[in-house]
Amino acid sequence: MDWRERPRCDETPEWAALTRLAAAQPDFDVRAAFARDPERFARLSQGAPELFADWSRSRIDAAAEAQLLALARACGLEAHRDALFAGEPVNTTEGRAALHPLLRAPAVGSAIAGWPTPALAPLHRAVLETLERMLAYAEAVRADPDMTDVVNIGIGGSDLGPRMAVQALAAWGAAGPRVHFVSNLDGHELAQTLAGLAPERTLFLVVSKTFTTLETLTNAHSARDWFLAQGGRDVARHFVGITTAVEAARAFGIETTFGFWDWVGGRYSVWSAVGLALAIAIGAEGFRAFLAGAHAMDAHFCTAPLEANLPARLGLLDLWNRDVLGFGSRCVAPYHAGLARLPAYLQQLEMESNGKRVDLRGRALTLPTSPVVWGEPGTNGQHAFFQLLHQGTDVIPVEFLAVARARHGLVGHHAGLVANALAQARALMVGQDDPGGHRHFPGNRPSSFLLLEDLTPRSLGALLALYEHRVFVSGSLWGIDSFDQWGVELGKALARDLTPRLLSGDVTGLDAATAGLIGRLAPFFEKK
Ligand SMILES: O=P(O)(O)OC[C@H]1O[C@](O)(CO)[C@@H](O)[C@@H]1O
Repeated sequence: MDWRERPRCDETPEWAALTRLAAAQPDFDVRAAFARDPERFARLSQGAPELFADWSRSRIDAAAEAQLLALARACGLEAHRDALFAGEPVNTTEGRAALHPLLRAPAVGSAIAGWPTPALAPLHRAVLETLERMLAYAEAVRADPDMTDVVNIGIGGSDLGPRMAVQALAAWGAAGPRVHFVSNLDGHELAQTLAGLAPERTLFLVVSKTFTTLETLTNAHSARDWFLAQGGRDVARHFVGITTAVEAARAFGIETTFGFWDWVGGRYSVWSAVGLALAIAIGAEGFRAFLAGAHAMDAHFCTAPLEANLPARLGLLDLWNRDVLGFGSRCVAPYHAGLARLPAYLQQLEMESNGKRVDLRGRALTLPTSPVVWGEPGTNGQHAFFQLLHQGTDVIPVEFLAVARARHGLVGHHAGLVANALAQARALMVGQDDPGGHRHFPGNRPSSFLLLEDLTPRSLGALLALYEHRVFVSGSLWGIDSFDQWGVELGKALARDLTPRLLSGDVTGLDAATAGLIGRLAPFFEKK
């Protein structure tokens, strides 16, 4: 099937069959399903590179999954996946490829036979050249005793990936400089970060795909002003640019730049030079392992039959939860303090990719798309919102994530931590009877469980690639463009209009609510 001619999932007979299947068991109970089928855990779980996933506590059974797989085939998922890897312009609204897997394709020994294709060879060479230059630079920074602090200035995809990964892989960063992240337009964040730094010992990474993003440019200018005001002398040595707009970075005064390409979406860019902060934190070898883990997952996604293909199976589960069962949100609960920023990273990955209301042809969708993704690390979340997950009126699938091995030497923590993840998933499912009501847990609350043996650069790479492909799978069946983000533009344009109005107090033509608030705020912003 030509990937451009694929039907939307709700246009297929397989979709109608799927909804009939769901309608036939309106009161599906996971506990009863386990009792009926002793093989349920084995059927609804599988291994993949670097991790194991179990979704047997979801409100799905093997028959529904088989129908979802038939739906995926009817929707040309495999053709679409192959088009993604071939560099076809799958980002149709911007006329671009989405070739982030190429960023982790090794120089030799690709695990995907015949890929990268000869047509991709020039791009692959450019990727490898930049990678080598960036890793050599990262090692030089790590070896420079005078460079004690690195500040990554970027936002969205130019912040969330490296920020999350640096924190997750802190155990690998001991020998490198301290790495800080500044993203917010709120000057408090930059001011607090700069307060503890010395200009001559600080390296600023200005990371922006477009080099036009208001937050990043404002922070970069303020950082440069601070650097010069503090007696810093060599801007060229202390400011590095990571961007597809190398000329704009030069105009800012940056000499050292690392480029990437318009076919790398911001939220898919941690594998490119956008990951420089991570490479500085964990070193070249660690960064190569991070890429290798992602490549192993790419190979799995490309080659495993759909029945044993984890990104496909989880992406289809997501579709089932959202569109058949109507769950509007998913909680992500990583039981590892290092993964505290994973929910925020996944929010951008999933909600910016699949929070869409029209299909590739611009027609309004009839099915709901991305759920709201949110979460906190365990066990913290247990003492905040798990009350609602267990006893609230909404049913919210929870995705638990646990790591078998701990990298600290403290006794009495890790077994308890992992046991808590297991206990929460079990409590959600089994529930508890209480005729009095307040201690009643309905149970049958769905969850999935991702298990890593260890949190390493390689396993983190595989985990993130799993999520990327899983988001692609549900987006593909919805028939949307998972690689654009037009929904962020209107607010940016309106902010440009409102900024001078805060200073002038001019509310001409504004809606009454905005005008009323500006009336209250303007006195605080009057030009001094
Ligand atoms: O890297 P840039 O161009 O500064 O963009 C930052 C982020 O802004 C967005 O465009 C959304 O506003 C994201 O998609 C992107 O990751």
